[in-house]
Amino acid sequence: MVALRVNKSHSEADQPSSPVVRFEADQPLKLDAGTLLSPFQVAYQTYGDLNADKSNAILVCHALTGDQHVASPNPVTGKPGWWQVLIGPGKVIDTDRFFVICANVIGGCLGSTGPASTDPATGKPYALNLPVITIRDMVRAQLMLIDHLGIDQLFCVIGGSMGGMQVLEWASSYPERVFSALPIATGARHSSQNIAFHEVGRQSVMADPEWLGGDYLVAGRRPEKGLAVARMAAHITYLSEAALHRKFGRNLQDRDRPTFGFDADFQIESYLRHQGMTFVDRFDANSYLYLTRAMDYFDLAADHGGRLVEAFAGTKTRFCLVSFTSDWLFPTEESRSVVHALNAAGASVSFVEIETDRGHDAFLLDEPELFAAIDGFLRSAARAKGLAVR
Ligand SMILES: CC(=O)SCCNC(=O)CCNC(=O)[C@H](O)C(C)(C)COP(=O)(O)OP(=O)(O)OC[C@H]1O[C@@H](n2cnc3c(N)ncnc32)[C@H](O)[C@@H]1OP(=O)(O)O
Ligand SMILES: N[C@@H](CCO)C(=O)O
Repeated sequence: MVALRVNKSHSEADQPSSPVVRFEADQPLKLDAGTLLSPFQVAYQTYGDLNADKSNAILVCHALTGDQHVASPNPVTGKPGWWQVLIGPGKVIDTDRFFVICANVIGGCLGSTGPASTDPATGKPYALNLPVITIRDMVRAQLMLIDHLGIDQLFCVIGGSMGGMQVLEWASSYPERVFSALPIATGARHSSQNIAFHEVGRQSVMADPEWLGGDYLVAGRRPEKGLAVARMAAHITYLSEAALHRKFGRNLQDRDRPTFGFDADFQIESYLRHQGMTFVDRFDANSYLYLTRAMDYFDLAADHGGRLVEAFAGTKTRFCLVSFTSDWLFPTEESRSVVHALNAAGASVSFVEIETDRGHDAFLLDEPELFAAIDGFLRSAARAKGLAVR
């Protein structure tokens, strides 16, 4: 690739800096892979105050490449938290009223145990010796954190994309611990097409000679080109054709005519290269393999004898699902099938499909209809729980 300049030399010390708060578990984490992970830790952030009866906690679950810095500047990128437009004092998720918790997932690379963490058996990074992690494993680790914080029932669990998968897993596995659930732009399983895109990304990472079978950290190397290409391909799936056309069309980048070469002639090429290059500065390649795999394995119906309704049998949790018309990664049909299962299970469920051309990543943007839906749902749930409503 001509202009994808990401081949800086890196070492383990270049990994993103540690977050402030960590939960060091005193029990091993039971993994779906059939082994125990021990020791393990969960890095997390909180915003606002937990009330006296611990009834105002909202757990935010992050997406594939997100992290715990949901409502405060990200220490790695220096940018605002990924939902800072939504969460904070006086905002839709009002930290003057709610206690917001966001934890880096197990398998991630911003402080929770993941493939870059030290394997106690070898004293070296786990790399591919870390057992494969599932969405249920992530949620089990979060449950231990919530127990540690002394919270019996979360007022709400909310998240988009892979975060939405965690929300569904929480509501299915621990219904009594979840008063309300807000899964956004997600589904109860990863589709064949989505697994296919992830496989392309993983193969791109593994084809990079710097990947070294996953052992790049001990060699002071990183498969940045492979990871950047993986991100470029994935990023296309987070947008929509209409938005790409609106933002870039066939416009050329800083030139009047094509170069008749393979530089980034088009704005869209330049944009994707930028997305790829900035991504490798904040993300670990092996974490990318593990987290995409976790999404691939997610299939809530399969976990319940092929019947999604069984995943929610007897639930008292109140649900609101949100999808976006231009999301072709998790099209509305995926949310609708969850809504059907919840209705069949007799659950309290509402559903909002938002008209937008911003694609899957619309959940990360300042999207007024999304914010209105979250606001309305939280108000109604707060009233039902007897919490003060603005
Ligand atoms: C979910 C979580 O938990 S957090 C993880 C999510 N974060 C991400 O996915 C980060 C990458 N994703 C994105 O940037 C997503 O598009 C969004 C939704 C988060 C942001 O969308 P938008 O605000 O519309 O930003 P947009 O997609 O236009 O990208 C802007 C960036 O592209 C750059 N850019 C825009 N046009 C061009 C171009 N022609 N050539 C090069 N770079 C360009 C901008 O300079 C800007 O760079 P910066 O982010 O380094 O400041
Ligand atoms: N763009 C977001 C959502 C992906 O599902 C991320 O990278 O986490």
